[in-house]
Amino acid sequence: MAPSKLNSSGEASISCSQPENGFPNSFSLFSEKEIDELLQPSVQGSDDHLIEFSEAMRTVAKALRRAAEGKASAQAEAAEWKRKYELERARNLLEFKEKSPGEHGGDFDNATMGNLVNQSAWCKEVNDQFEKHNGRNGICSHEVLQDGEPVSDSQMIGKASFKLSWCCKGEQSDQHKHDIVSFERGNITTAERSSKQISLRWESDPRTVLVLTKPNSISVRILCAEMVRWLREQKKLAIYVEPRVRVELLTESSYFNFVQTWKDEKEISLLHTKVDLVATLGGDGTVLWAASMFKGPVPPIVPFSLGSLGFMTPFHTEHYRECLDSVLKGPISITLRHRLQCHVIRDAAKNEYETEEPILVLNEVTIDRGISSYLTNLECYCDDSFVTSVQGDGLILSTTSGSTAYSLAAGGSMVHPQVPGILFTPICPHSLSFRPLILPEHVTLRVQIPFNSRSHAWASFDGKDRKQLAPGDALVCSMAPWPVPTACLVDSTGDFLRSIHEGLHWNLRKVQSFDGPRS
Ligand SMILES: NC(=O)c1ccc[n+]([C@@H]2O[C@H](COP(=O)([O-])OP(=O)(O)OC[C@H]3O[C@@H](n4cnc5c(N)ncnc54)[C@H](O)[C@@H]3O)[C@@H](O)[C@H]2O)c1
Ligand SMILES: Nc1ncnc2c1ncn2[C@@H]1O[C@H](COP(=O)(O)OP(=O)(O)OP(=O)(O)O)[C@@H](O)[C@H]1O
Repeated sequence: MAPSKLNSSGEASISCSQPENGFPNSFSLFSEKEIDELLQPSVQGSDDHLIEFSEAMRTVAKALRRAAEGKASAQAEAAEWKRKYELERARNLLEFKEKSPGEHGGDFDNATMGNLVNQSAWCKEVNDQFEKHNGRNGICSHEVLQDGEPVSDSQMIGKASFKLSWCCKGEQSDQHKHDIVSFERGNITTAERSSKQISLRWESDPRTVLVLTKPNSISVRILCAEMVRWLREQKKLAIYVEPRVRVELLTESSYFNFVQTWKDEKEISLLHTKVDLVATLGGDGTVLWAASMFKGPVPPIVPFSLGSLGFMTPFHTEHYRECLDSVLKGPISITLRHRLQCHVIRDAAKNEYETEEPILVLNEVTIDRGISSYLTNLECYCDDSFVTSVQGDGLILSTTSGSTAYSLAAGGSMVHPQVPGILFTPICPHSLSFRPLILPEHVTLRVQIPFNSRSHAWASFDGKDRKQLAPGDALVCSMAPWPVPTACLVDSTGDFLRSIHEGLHWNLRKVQSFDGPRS
């Protein structure tokens, strides 16, 4: 800026030195105020224009985002219809077979038919049950979420079938109960509510177990070899392990040649059609790892504790034979742990139909500031309503299973894992009044990085797979149709309370002594 001095009227005037060409600088004729007044209308005009333009861009971006979200939900709906079609087809096959046993008897052996009957009965039951919880999707699916062709019935033949039933106040019933809401004469009453203890009973013997282990632990490695040997010799089961574990077992002895594994992602995506049960040897991280391997339906998981906290791992390794024995016999109590399905929607996507693969989380999805030192600014919407703007370190969208993990550390409530809900927990909000929320399970949440955000944000899924979110990007999150069934040592509530007491030392305080003032 050129140096200024006061003119006779006391206003600053631009005093430029005489240019070399000898002509006076025209700016020196005007005061700063006059220049401002001269420029103001045109700058103001272009500002208005820019604001108008950016608002128009926002509207366009919003419309594109809506379309992308619509696409994501249409995809989920299409998958659901496909699943229903598969079930219907299985049912029709059965009816056809029943009506004309002589004509087509040779096409299906008894095992195939039995399996179809069981699968379809199980699917109906589980579907009904999940619809009760979730209102829209079933948890039984014969197809995988990602790039997989639908799994044919014949591929499912090796799998054991099982039935789920509800227990209520000590009473067991195969007929699971629906919420009954009566609305007679203006009085609303509910006879049953959701989230009862669920019991799993095998209808045919489990035949295949997947053993998943925490890496780099000698004790886990030793136990894994022992357990695999026992499952094979005493229980005559087929065993799957990760490729790394198969190599470890074979290094120990060629005896383990029978152990099966997979080669690629495609084979992993078909695991749920082959595996009846998953045993995890490690801590909570290994349970999360196991869940992340199944992008669709998840077989029941028996989590053995070889970690430090073990909130979700109630089974003790010293008694692994007895535990597995009773789980393989059944019935067992299970906790159906709900998962969240997350879509990252890029503003920079070439077209509105370009969405990334969904990511399923058992604990939480976190949107934070990553390495940036700026405050994150996240605009949050619940269905179509604006919730709030998070200004702080970030936000955690957690399942109720994850309520005792990162969300707890950020001040969220601890919630029983069978309570269906989504926790909305800010991380270090720069506000005095930002309390965490718990939202119902049927909502869709959208976290939007505003266009005027000072920095990128980062999303991480169960503490892993960090993805950068640029201004304009969004993360859309809703309850996934495939929960993670984990076996309970006692039951869902007993295990939860034991974990918060023994694992987190919840409300531990010395008992007040008897001798003291009394009213
Ligand atoms: N400040 C925090 O508390 C914090 C920070 C980052 C991540 N985490 C949690 O770590 C999880 C990943 O676990 P990991 O084992 O792969 O990483 P990790 O090895 O870093 O372990 C994190 C700790 O969280 C515990 N934990 C995990 N899930 C839990 C649950 N549902 N309830 C109670 N405790 C649980 C684990 O036992 C472990 O002690 C993330 O999903 C996140 O919830 C917590
Ligand atoms: N099969 C696996 N392959 C690769 N990584 C795994 C596997 N199982 C577990 N992990 C990872 O190893 C890490 C530690 O596992 P885990 O949490 O089970 O053990 P821990 O830390 O000893 O137990 P705790 O969390 O109770 O202290 C986690 O980050 C988890 O994601």
